[in-house]
Amino acid sequence: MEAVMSFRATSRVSFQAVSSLNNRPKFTSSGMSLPISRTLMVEQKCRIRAQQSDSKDGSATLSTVGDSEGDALKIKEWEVARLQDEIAASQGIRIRRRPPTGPPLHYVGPFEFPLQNEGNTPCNILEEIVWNKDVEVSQRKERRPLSVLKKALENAPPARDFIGALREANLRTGLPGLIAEVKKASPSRGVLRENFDPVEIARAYEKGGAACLSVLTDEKYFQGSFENLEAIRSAGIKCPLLCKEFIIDAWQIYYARSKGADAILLIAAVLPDLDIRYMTQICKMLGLAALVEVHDEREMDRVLGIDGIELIGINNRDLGTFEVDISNTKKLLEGERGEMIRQKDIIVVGESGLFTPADIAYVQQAGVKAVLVGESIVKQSDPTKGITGLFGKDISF
Ligand SMILES: O=C(O)c1ccccc1NCC(=O)[C@H](O)[C@H](O)COP(=O)(O)O
Repeated sequence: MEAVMSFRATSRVSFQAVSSLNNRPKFTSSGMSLPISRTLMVEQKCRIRAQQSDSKDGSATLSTVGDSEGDALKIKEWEVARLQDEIAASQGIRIRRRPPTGPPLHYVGPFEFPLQNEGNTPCNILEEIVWNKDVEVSQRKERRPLSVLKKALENAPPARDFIGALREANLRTGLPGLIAEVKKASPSRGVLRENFDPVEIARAYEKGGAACLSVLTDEKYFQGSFENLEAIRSAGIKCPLLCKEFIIDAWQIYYARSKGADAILLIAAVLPDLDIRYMTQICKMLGLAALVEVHDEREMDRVLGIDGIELIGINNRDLGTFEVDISNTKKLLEGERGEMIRQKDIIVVGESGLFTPADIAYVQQAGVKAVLVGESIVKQSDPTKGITGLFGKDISF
């Protein structure tokens, strides 16, 4: 039986993917620095599940796998997950995809030794969110396999030009284009707005001159939902919509598109380079913009090394510690990085912690052409006036 994993390897590969379950992966004694997209494996698993559910009598593919093949599959999946964490760590990514687990029964192999002393509590809130998201996405995928989701795309409302809307607003007002966030609550601030009507807030933002909207869809930590995204899209709001979600799997991109999103968020602190490459390609295929978010120099350098990135968000909030410092935007746009961004004509979005016209002027001076703002405007009883207050003038003309 054919193996169920796809590997991509570079010339530095010290690991040979094998294509039969009867063979075990072969390792050399050197390190294992090859990029493997975790997405590829998850998608493959999804395909298997889809094949199973597509099969009328349920007997397709895996149901014929005996115990030993099942064990081999578990071991390979586990090893791939370990490799993915190693690759991520080699790119400075501290966030692990899921809690570390012990090896499957009978495992003998290269990962035995580093396993000792590994804790299984998340290292920070972002890792906790990612671990929960991993479980949530697996469950959602069970209910709606990718094959079903792709069909649903035929009925999705067309994708609109998110980046074009930001550029146009920037040219029209001479100020950074506003991505106004529909945000009920957050882990750092708790509930921001008790009386929360997402469509009403979205309308108020549009009236106030927002170029685009960001809609939080995470339920557990932000009290958002995909229903909110769908409701805003079907209410006839013209501003293109960013699906503000913690994306760890390409399936989520298709899901966001099926719910009417025009853009999605990719967080460099969570996603290895190969995932970002792969996911931005999927976005292009679906007509979506990808806002690739960075928080420090290393993440910025990684993202600048990826071809085809058009939109970079600099988050002033450290998603691990919640510390907010708007000088982060300035720091990451100084020197060669800023130069490269201008050469590549990348739009930079200043994100988080923006409350006053002085804050907006500061990040604009640093080089941003757009800003992403939640708390300071969603908390206002009239978010339209909140926007005017934030910019120090009416930007709705
Ligand atoms: O906002 C949080 O507490 C938070 C915690 C963990 C991960 C992400 C988080 N927020 C996402 C964002 O970056 C903001 O929603 C967005 O940039 C708007 O920020 P703000 O204007 O400060 O509400």
